[in-house]
Amino acid sequence: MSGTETRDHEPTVVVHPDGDVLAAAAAARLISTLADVQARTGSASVVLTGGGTGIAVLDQVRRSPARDAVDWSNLDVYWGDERFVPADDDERNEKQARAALLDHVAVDEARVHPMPASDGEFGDDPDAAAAGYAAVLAADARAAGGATGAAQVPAFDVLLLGVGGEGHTASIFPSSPAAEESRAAVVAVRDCPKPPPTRLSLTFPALRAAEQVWLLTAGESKADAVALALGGADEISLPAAGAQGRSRTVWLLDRAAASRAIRR
Ligand SMILES: O=C1O[C@H](COP(=O)(O)O)[C@@H](O)[C@H](O)[C@H]1O
Repeated sequence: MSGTETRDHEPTVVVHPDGDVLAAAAAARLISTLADVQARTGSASVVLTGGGTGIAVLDQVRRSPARDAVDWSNLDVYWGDERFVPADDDERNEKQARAALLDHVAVDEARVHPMPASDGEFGDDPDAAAAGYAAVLAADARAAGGATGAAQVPAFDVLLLGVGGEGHTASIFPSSPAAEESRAAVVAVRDCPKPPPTRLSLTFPALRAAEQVWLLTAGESKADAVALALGGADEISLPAAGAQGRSRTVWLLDRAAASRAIRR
Protein backbone atom coordinates (compact mmCIF):
# COMPACT_ATOMS: atom_id res chain seq x y z
CA MET A 1 0.00 0.00 0.00
CA SER A 2 1.41 3.39 -0.94
CA GLY A 3 1.72 6.52 1.18
CA THR A 4 0.97 6.38 4.86
CA GLU A 5 -2.17 4.27 4.61
CA THR A 6 -2.14 0.98 6.42
CA ARG A 7 -4.89 -1.54 6.99
CA ASP A 8 -4.99 -3.67 10.08
CA HIS A 9 -6.88 -6.58 8.58
CA GLU A 10 -5.81 -9.58 6.57
CA PRO A 11 -7.91 -10.38 3.49
CA THR A 12 -10.51 -13.11 3.79
CA VAL A 13 -10.16 -15.71 1.03
CA VAL A 14 -13.20 -17.82 0.10
CA VAL A 15 -12.73 -20.57 -2.48
CA HIS A 16 -15.69 -22.07 -4.35
CA PRO A 17 -15.69 -25.22 -6.47
CA ASP A 18 -16.18 -23.44 -9.81
CA GLY A 19 -17.15 -20.17 -11.42
CA ASP A 20 -20.89 -20.88 -11.36
CA VAL A 21 -20.92 -21.57 -7.63
CA LEU A 22 -18.71 -18.53 -7.07
CA ALA A 23 -21.16 -16.26 -8.93
CA ALA A 24 -24.18 -17.67 -7.06
CA ALA A 25 -22.47 -17.45 -3.66
CA ALA A 26 -21.20 -13.90 -4.31
CA ALA A 27 -24.73 -12.90 -5.36
CA ALA A 28 -26.17 -14.29 -2.12
CA ARG A 29 -23.45 -12.50 -0.13
CA LEU A 30 -24.18 -9.23 -1.95
CA ILE A 31 -27.93 -9.43 -1.37
CA SER A 32 -27.51 -10.18 2.32
CA THR A 33 -24.81 -7.54 2.86
CA LEU A 34 -26.80 -4.77 1.16
CA ALA A 35 -29.97 -5.79 3.03
CA ASP A 36 -28.05 -5.71 6.33
CA VAL A 37 -26.63 -2.25 5.60
CA GLN A 38 -30.10 -0.97 4.67
CA ALA A 39 -31.59 -2.45 7.86
CA ARG A 40 -28.91 -0.64 9.87
CA THR A 41 -28.76 2.71 8.07
CA GLY A 42 -31.81 2.86 5.78
CA SER A 43 -29.71 3.06 2.62
CA ALA A 44 -26.74 1.39 0.93
CA SER A 45 -24.25 1.87 -1.88
CA VAL A 46 -22.49 -0.51 -4.22
CA VAL A 47 -19.73 -0.05 -6.78
CA LEU A 48 -20.06 -2.42 -9.73
CA THR A 49 -17.38 -4.02 -11.86
CA GLY A 50 -17.42 -5.29 -15.41
CA GLY A 51 -15.79 -8.48 -16.60
CA GLY A 52 -16.99 -12.06 -16.85
CA THR A 53 -17.33 -12.83 -13.15
CA GLY A 54 -18.66 -9.40 -12.18
CA ILE A 55 -21.50 -9.60 -14.70
CA ALA A 56 -22.19 -13.27 -13.83
CA VAL A 57 -22.72 -12.18 -10.21
CA LEU A 58 -25.28 -9.55 -11.27
CA ASP A 59 -27.00 -12.17 -13.40
CA GLN A 60 -27.23 -14.41 -10.34
CA VAL A 61 -28.62 -11.57 -8.22
CA ARG A 62 -31.37 -11.12 -10.83
CA ARG A 63 -32.20 -14.84 -10.72
CA SER A 64 -32.18 -15.06 -6.92
CA PRO A 65 -35.54 -15.53 -5.16
CA ALA A 66 -34.06 -13.37 -2.38
CA ARG A 67 -33.19 -10.41 -4.61
CA ASP A 68 -35.95 -8.21 -3.23
CA ALA A 69 -34.49 -8.48 0.25
CA VAL A 70 -32.64 -5.44 -1.10
CA ASP A 71 -34.64 -2.23 -1.33
CA TRP A 72 -33.39 -1.33 -4.80
CA SER A 73 -34.92 2.12 -4.62
CA ASN A 74 -32.70 2.91 -1.65
CA LEU A 75 -29.40 1.97 -3.25
CA ASP A 76 -26.70 4.15 -4.80
CA VAL A 77 -24.98 2.42 -7.71
CA TYR A 78 -21.54 3.46 -9.00
CA TRP A 79 -18.91 1.87 -11.24
CA GLY A 80 -15.27 1.17 -10.47
CA ASP A 81 -14.24 1.42 -14.10
CA GLU A 82 -15.70 1.85 -17.54
CA ARG A 83 -14.69 1.28 -21.12
CA PHE A 84 -14.69 4.73 -22.79
CA VAL A 85 -16.93 3.87 -25.75
CA PRO A 86 -20.35 5.15 -26.91
CA ALA A 87 -23.27 4.61 -24.54
CA ASP A 88 -24.81 1.93 -26.75
CA ASP A 89 -21.60 -0.08 -27.24
CA ASP A 90 -21.92 -3.69 -26.04
CA GLU A 91 -18.47 -3.37 -24.43
CA ARG A 92 -19.76 -0.87 -21.89
CA ASN A 93 -19.78 -2.17 -18.34
CA GLU A 94 -22.90 -0.10 -17.64
CA LYS A 95 -24.80 -1.63 -20.56
CA GLN A 96 -23.89 -5.15 -19.44
CA ALA A 97 -24.85 -4.40 -15.81
CA ARG A 98 -28.20 -2.99 -16.87
CA ALA A 99 -28.97 -6.05 -19.00
CA ALA A 100 -27.88 -8.44 -16.25
CA LEU A 101 -29.62 -6.73 -13.33
CA LEU A 102 -30.40 -3.04 -13.20
CA ASP A 103 -33.10 -3.12 -15.89
CA HIS A 104 -34.92 -5.79 -13.87
CA VAL A 105 -35.11 -4.24 -10.40
CA ALA A 106 -36.73 -1.06 -9.12
CA VAL A 107 -33.62 1.11 -8.88
CA ASP A 108 -34.05 4.87 -8.52
CA GLU A 109 -32.42 6.17 -11.74
CA ALA A 110 -31.40 9.33 -9.90
CA ARG A 111 -29.21 7.10 -7.70
CA VAL A 112 -27.61 5.15 -10.57
CA HIS A 113 -24.33 6.88 -11.44
CA PRO A 114 -22.72 5.48 -14.60
CA MET A 115 -19.36 6.76 -15.73
CA PRO A 116 -19.63 9.02 -18.81
CA ALA A 117 -19.66 7.51 -22.31
CA SER A 118 -17.52 8.78 -25.20
CA ASP A 119 -20.62 10.26 -26.85
CA GLY A 120 -21.93 11.80 -23.64
CA GLU A 121 -21.82 15.25 -22.11
CA PHE A 122 -17.99 15.42 -22.13
CA GLY A 123 -17.68 14.22 -25.71
CA ASP A 124 -14.71 12.09 -26.69
CA ASP A 125 -12.48 13.60 -23.98
CA PRO A 126 -11.64 10.99 -21.34
CA ASP A 127 -9.87 13.47 -19.05
CA ALA A 128 -12.97 15.70 -18.92
CA ALA A 129 -15.13 12.60 -18.39
CA ALA A 130 -12.93 11.44 -15.51
CA ALA A 131 -13.10 14.90 -13.91
CA GLY A 132 -16.87 14.89 -14.40
CA TYR A 133 -17.25 11.57 -12.60
CA ALA A 134 -14.95 12.71 -9.81
CA ALA A 135 -17.25 15.74 -9.37
CA VAL A 136 -20.28 13.42 -9.07
CA LEU A 137 -18.49 11.39 -6.38
CA ALA A 138 -17.36 14.49 -4.51
CA ALA A 139 -20.89 15.94 -4.54
CA ASP A 140 -22.34 12.66 -3.20
CA ALA A 141 -19.63 12.54 -0.53
CA ARG A 142 -20.51 16.09 0.58
CA ALA A 143 -24.22 15.29 0.60
CA ALA A 144 -23.51 12.27 2.81
CA GLY A 145 -21.65 14.44 5.29
CA GLY A 146 -18.07 14.35 4.08
CA ALA A 147 -15.51 12.44 2.11
CA THR A 148 -13.86 9.28 3.34
CA GLY A 149 -10.13 8.65 3.36
CA ALA A 150 -7.76 10.35 0.95
CA ALA A 151 -10.22 10.75 -1.93
CA GLN A 152 -13.30 12.95 -2.18
CA VAL A 153 -15.68 10.03 -2.59
CA PRO A 154 -18.55 8.52 -0.59
CA ALA A 155 -17.88 5.72 1.87
CA PHE A 156 -19.09 2.99 -0.49
CA ASP A 157 -20.58 0.04 1.42
CA VAL A 158 -19.48 -2.69 -1.01
CA LEU A 159 -17.07 -2.28 -3.91
CA LEU A 160 -16.81 -5.14 -6.41
CA LEU A 161 -13.69 -5.70 -8.48
CA GLY A 162 -12.50 -8.15 -11.10
CA VAL A 163 -8.89 -9.23 -11.57
CA GLY A 164 -7.12 -9.49 -14.92
CA GLY A 165 -4.65 -12.24 -15.72
CA GLU A 166 -1.83 -9.70 -15.64
CA GLY A 167 -3.08 -8.36 -12.29
CA HIS A 168 -5.14 -5.32 -13.28
CA THR A 169 -8.14 -4.37 -11.20
CA ALA A 170 -10.81 -1.80 -12.09
CA SER A 171 -8.86 -0.30 -15.08
CA ILE A 172 -5.64 0.13 -13.11
CA PHE A 173 -3.13 -1.79 -15.23
CA PRO A 174 0.32 -2.87 -14.04
CA SER A 175 2.98 -0.14 -14.02
CA SER A 176 0.59 2.43 -15.55
CA PRO A 177 0.08 6.06 -14.50
CA ALA A 178 -3.26 5.07 -12.92
CA ALA A 179 -1.40 2.79 -10.51
CA GLU A 180 0.71 5.74 -9.33
CA GLU A 181 -2.19 8.19 -8.90
CA SER A 182 -2.40 9.30 -5.29
CA ARG A 183 -4.69 12.37 -5.48
CA ALA A 184 -7.44 12.16 -8.12
CA ALA A 185 -10.36 9.83 -7.43
CA VAL A 186 -10.95 9.07 -11.11
CA VAL A 187 -8.52 8.99 -14.03
CA ALA A 188 -8.58 8.51 -17.77
CA VAL A 189 -6.63 5.43 -18.79
CA ARG A 190 -5.08 5.16 -22.25
CA ASP A 191 -3.27 2.45 -24.20
CA CYS A 192 -4.69 -0.36 -22.08
CA PRO A 193 -3.23 -3.75 -22.95
CA LYS A 194 -6.78 -5.17 -22.84
CA PRO A 195 -9.23 -3.66 -25.35
CA PRO A 196 -10.86 -1.23 -25.55
CA PRO A 197 -7.74 0.89 -25.09
CA THR A 198 -9.32 3.95 -23.48
CA ARG A 199 -11.08 3.67 -20.14
CA LEU A 200 -12.03 5.53 -16.99
CA SER A 201 -11.09 4.15 -13.59
CA LEU A 202 -11.34 4.83 -9.91
CA THR A 203 -7.86 5.08 -8.37
CA PHE A 204 -6.47 3.38 -5.29
CA PRO A 205 -7.48 6.22 -2.92
CA ALA A 206 -11.07 5.94 -4.17
CA LEU A 207 -11.16 2.13 -4.02
CA ARG A 208 -9.83 2.23 -0.47
CA ALA A 209 -12.65 4.51 0.68
CA ALA A 210 -15.00 1.51 0.49
CA GLU A 211 -15.99 -0.26 3.70
CA GLN A 212 -15.72 -3.63 2.00
CA VAL A 213 -13.77 -4.51 -1.14
CA TRP A 214 -14.56 -7.84 -2.79
CA LEU A 215 -12.26 -9.15 -5.51
CA LEU A 216 -14.06 -11.69 -7.69
CA THR A 217 -12.27 -13.92 -10.14
CA ALA A 218 -12.41 -17.38 -11.66
CA GLY A 219 -10.31 -19.54 -13.93
CA GLU A 220 -6.79 -20.85 -14.22
CA SER A 221 -5.67 -17.80 -16.24
CA LYS A 222 -6.03 -15.73 -13.04
CA ALA A 223 -4.08 -18.10 -10.78
CA ASP A 224 -0.69 -16.36 -11.06
CA ALA A 225 -2.15 -12.90 -10.43
CA VAL A 226 -4.10 -14.16 -7.40
CA ALA A 227 -1.04 -15.93 -5.96
CA LEU A 228 1.13 -12.84 -6.40
CA ALA A 229 -1.46 -10.46 -4.94
CA LEU A 230 -2.08 -12.64 -1.89
CA GLY A 231 1.64 -13.26 -1.60
CA GLY A 232 2.38 -9.59 -1.02
CA ALA A 233 3.21 -8.24 -4.50
CA ASP A 234 3.51 -4.46 -4.78
CA GLU A 235 0.47 -2.63 -6.13
CA ILE A 236 2.29 -0.83 -8.94
CA SER A 237 3.35 -4.03 -10.66
CA LEU A 238 0.25 -5.94 -9.56
CA PRO A 239 -2.65 -3.54 -8.94
CA ALA A 240 -5.01 -6.17 -7.51
CA ALA A 241 -2.65 -6.32 -4.53
CA GLY A 242 -3.51 -2.71 -3.67
CA ALA A 243 -7.30 -3.01 -3.53
CA GLN A 244 -8.30 -3.07 0.13
CA GLY A 245 -11.40 -2.07 2.00
CA ARG A 246 -11.54 0.01 5.16
CA SER A 247 -12.95 -2.79 7.27
CA ARG A 248 -12.89 -5.89 5.02
CA THR A 249 -11.15 -7.20 1.95
CA VAL A 250 -12.62 -10.42 0.59
CA TRP A 251 -11.24 -12.50 -2.25
CA LEU A 252 -13.99 -14.65 -3.79
CA LEU A 253 -12.36 -17.26 -6.00
CA ASP A 254 -12.98 -20.51 -7.72
CA ARG A 255 -10.59 -23.42 -7.21
CA ALA A 256 -8.76 -22.80 -10.47
CA ALA A 257 -8.04 -19.14 -9.66
CA ALA A 258 -6.96 -20.09 -6.14
CA SER A 259 -4.86 -23.06 -7.22
CA ARG A 260 -1.44 -21.43 -6.89
CA ALA A 261 -2.24 -19.40 -3.80
CA ILE A 262 -3.80 -21.98 -1.56
CA ARG A 263 -3.03 -25.65 -1.20
CA ARG A 264 -5.91 -27.79 0.08
O1 LIG B 1 -12.01 -5.07 -18.71
C1 LIG B 1 -12.30 -5.36 -17.57
O2 LIG B 1 -11.76 -6.48 -17.02
C2 LIG B 1 -11.74 -6.72 -15.61
C3 LIG B 1 -11.61 -8.23 -15.40
O3 LIG B 1 -12.52 -8.91 -16.24
P1 LIG B 1 -12.57 -10.48 -16.38
O4 LIG B 1 -13.53 -10.75 -17.53
O5 LIG B 1 -11.20 -10.96 -16.69
O6 LIG B 1 -13.11 -11.01 -15.07
C4 LIG B 1 -12.95 -6.10 -14.95
O7 LIG B 1 -12.79 -6.16 -13.57
C5 LIG B 1 -13.11 -4.65 -15.39
O8 LIG B 1 -14.23 -4.05 -14.76
C6 LIG B 1 -13.34 -4.61 -16.85
O9 LIG B 1 -13.49 -3.28 -17.35
